[in-house]
Amino acid sequence: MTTTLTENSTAPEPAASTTLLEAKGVIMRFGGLTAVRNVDLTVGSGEIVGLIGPNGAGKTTFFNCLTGLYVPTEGQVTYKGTVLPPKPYKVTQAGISRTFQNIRLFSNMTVLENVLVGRHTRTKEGLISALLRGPGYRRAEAEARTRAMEILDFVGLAAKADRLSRNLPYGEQRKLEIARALAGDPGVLLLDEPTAGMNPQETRATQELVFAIRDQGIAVLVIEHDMRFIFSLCDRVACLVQGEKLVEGTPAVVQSDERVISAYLGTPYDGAPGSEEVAEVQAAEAAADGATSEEEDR
Ligand SMILES: Nc1ncnc2c1ncn2[C@@H]1O[C@H](COP(=O)(O)OP(=O)(O)OP(=O)(O)O)[C@@H](O)[C@H]1O
Repeated sequence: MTTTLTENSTAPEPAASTTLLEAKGVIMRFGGLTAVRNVDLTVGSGEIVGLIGPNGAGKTTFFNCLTGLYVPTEGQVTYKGTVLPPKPYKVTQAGISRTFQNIRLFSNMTVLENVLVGRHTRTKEGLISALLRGPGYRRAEAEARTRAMEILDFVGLAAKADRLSRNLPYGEQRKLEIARALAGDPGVLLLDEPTAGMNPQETRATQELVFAIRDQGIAVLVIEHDMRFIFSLCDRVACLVQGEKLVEGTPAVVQSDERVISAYLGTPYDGAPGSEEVAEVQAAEAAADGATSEEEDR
């Protein structure tokens, strides 16, 4: 990482954090399935917030509610106090960018072109201007390229700007996804499992990159299964289980919470989300077993 992000960058935020992204009472239902249950979460300036939870806990669904991909069944998401529109590109324009769990690069485009695609939400020139290729368009295009190269330099991919993205090693493809998200000049960056499939060195490099992004004044919300990564990276961590926010606090608080440990080890505890349903199923199974053995006795 050799340069800083100049355009949108400010000095690292002072200790007092102001709320940027706020989710209130978010509920997401798919037919009969409630994937996210009444979740509140905030991300403040200068913060790195982690979102953890076992497989199927509702983390990605919640991300999708924050980024306009899903319209929450109930609840509200605001950025800097304004309700976010239910359209992903408008959410990006508002200042929230994201990466996806699975790599979504344009594999036949170069590294630079991929970042330029992420830049289009910040380009004001319209279709007519693009077709005419007038001076305004050419100036905007030159500015976009300069900015994209700055971002590639920041993530350490400037030397590979002209390579096809599909020819990058896996770890660098993930970095490129982050670069593309940064090209929207976000105030909050959402990362969905950024270290999935990475080796320990790549994971450490990703951690350094996230710290550097935070130091540029961009708040981060990150989903991750790698607990070592999350607990050494985040200022605050929230744990979802079966769509409900079970615990939220500092890494020290969350990692020692026995409900979180149980959720990961699969050991139920009194009052666990879904425990009533489990008890109902067990009672029904026990009743069915009883009926079968009575029939066999006869
Ligand atoms: N579009 C959809 N339609 C129906 N059900 C869905 C949809 N998307 C997610 N779900 C369900 O919602 C629940 C939460 O899924 P989600 O992918 O958000 O969990 P997750 O915590 O991100 O899991 P993982 O860690 O495995 O990625 C799951 O039961 C899933 O099957």
